[in-house]
Amino acid sequence: MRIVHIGLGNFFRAHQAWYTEHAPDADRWGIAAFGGRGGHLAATLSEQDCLYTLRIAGEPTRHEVISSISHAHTARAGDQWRMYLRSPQLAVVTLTVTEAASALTPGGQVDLNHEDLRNDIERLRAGSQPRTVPGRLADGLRARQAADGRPLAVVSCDNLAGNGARAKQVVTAVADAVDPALSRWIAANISWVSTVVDRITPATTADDIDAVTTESRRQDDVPVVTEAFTEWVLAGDFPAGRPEWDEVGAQFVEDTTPFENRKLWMLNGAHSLLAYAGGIRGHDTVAQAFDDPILQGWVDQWWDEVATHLALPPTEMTRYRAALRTRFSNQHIKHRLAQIAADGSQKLPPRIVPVARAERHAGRLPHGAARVPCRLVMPPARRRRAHARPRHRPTDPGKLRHHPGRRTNRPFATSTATWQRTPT
Ligand SMILES: NC(=O)c1ccc[n+]([C@@H]2O[C@H](COP(=O)([O-])OP(=O)(O)OC[C@H]3O[C@@H](n4cnc5c(N)ncnc54)[C@H](O)[C@@H]3O)[C@@H](O)[C@H]2O)c1
Ligand SMILES: O=P(O)(O)OC[C@@H](O)[C@@H](O)[C@H](O)[C@H](O)CO
Repeated sequence: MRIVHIGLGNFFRAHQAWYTEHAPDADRWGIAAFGGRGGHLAATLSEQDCLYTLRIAGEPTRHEVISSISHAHTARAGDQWRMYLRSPQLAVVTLTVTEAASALTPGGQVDLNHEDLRNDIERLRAGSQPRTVPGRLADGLRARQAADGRPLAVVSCDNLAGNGARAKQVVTAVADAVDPALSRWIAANISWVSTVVDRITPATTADDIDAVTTESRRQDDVPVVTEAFTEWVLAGDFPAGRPEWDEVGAQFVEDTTPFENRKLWMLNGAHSLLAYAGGIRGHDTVAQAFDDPILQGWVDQWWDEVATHLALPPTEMTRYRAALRTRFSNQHIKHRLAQIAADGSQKLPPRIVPVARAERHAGRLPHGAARVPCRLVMPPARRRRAHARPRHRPTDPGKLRHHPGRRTNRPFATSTATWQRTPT
């Protein structure tokens, strides 16, 4: 029983890798993680035996070393990818590849005329290495089909409504264009699990790396900063099993829709509002923007609007809003507004449009929703500043120490190193 992941990034390392780490049967599982489209993180993580620090920032701030990833690969490691997919032990494929990588139109349709997908279909027909995530999934599933592989679950963990169904739609369409027998095999053997995922996890900054080095006395070039709160709601079958994620808080439900709407509209919708309006008002992070009384008022207005379209008991709504206030005010998390604002054309439709439509349907003007894309009127010079990414300063105090003794009973694990504190 094994797991592979596409989209080796910060969120996967704070969320799915954390749940697997803490599952009571963790030693029976190991994750082989692949980049979504790059390779830098896989290389650095491999140099650290795939161990990394999770800095859970709050009061108090805690550090954990996560060891559930056994191997890290770049997006281009097609041979390894197909090798894992052929393995009879493989049970779960997870994805965190951003909204943009789903390769769907903003209306949620598959566009096989999209240049990237069209090229990948040609590559798959010619037996060469595809580049998009749907193409790579179709390639891996074709390898599994050829190996008489067993059923498995594909678990999408992106911030999209119906993320499992969307992944199924696009991968099946690509497979069908390559070989209809492959799409029939996929229909019979692959379970597409939809999920709602939540744990605020910003991009790591040079200051974060320095803080981890100072506080944990361990040098980690690729730590992850996250919050204490975490949520994972899943719907769908796991025909070849899964880790006991439910023992560490994951909820298994029939239908994720109510959880999806609550999270995408309340949390992500408010994040987008703060990202665009906060940029105009000169703020850099969520905590700064949420401390601005005008913006807090706008978020409240948005939440009031959302509340009329969520089938949640008032007490639950009050509890969820109070929790969001605390989470958005966490000064220990530097969640940059520019990061949230990126790819707005992909993010805004699931976060805002359903509520705006419902308000119009009710005969009202969607004032709260209308605030969210306000940055469209922002002067270009400020817009450029708001998009600026932080510079990643390398640090060099000491190196990771490799020692014999790391547990090796994890699937796919070959390393025998233990990560130890750098003596001070
Ligand atoms: N960060 C969070 O707080 C958070 C919380 C919930 C859900 N998510 C979901 O997880 C996704 C990843 O977030 P993250 O914080 O790990 O980001 P990240 O930048 O750390 O990692 C993103 C991963 O996606 C890959 N990727 C990006 N664009 C791609 C594309 N067009 N095609 C293929 N791969 C691509 C990257 O190579 C990388 O492996 C988000 O887009 C979101 O849907 C994030
Ligand atoms: O990750 P993105 O880019 O889809 O969206 C930015 C944030 O809204 C998002 O990452 C939230 O922090 C996250 O969804 C909280 O669970």
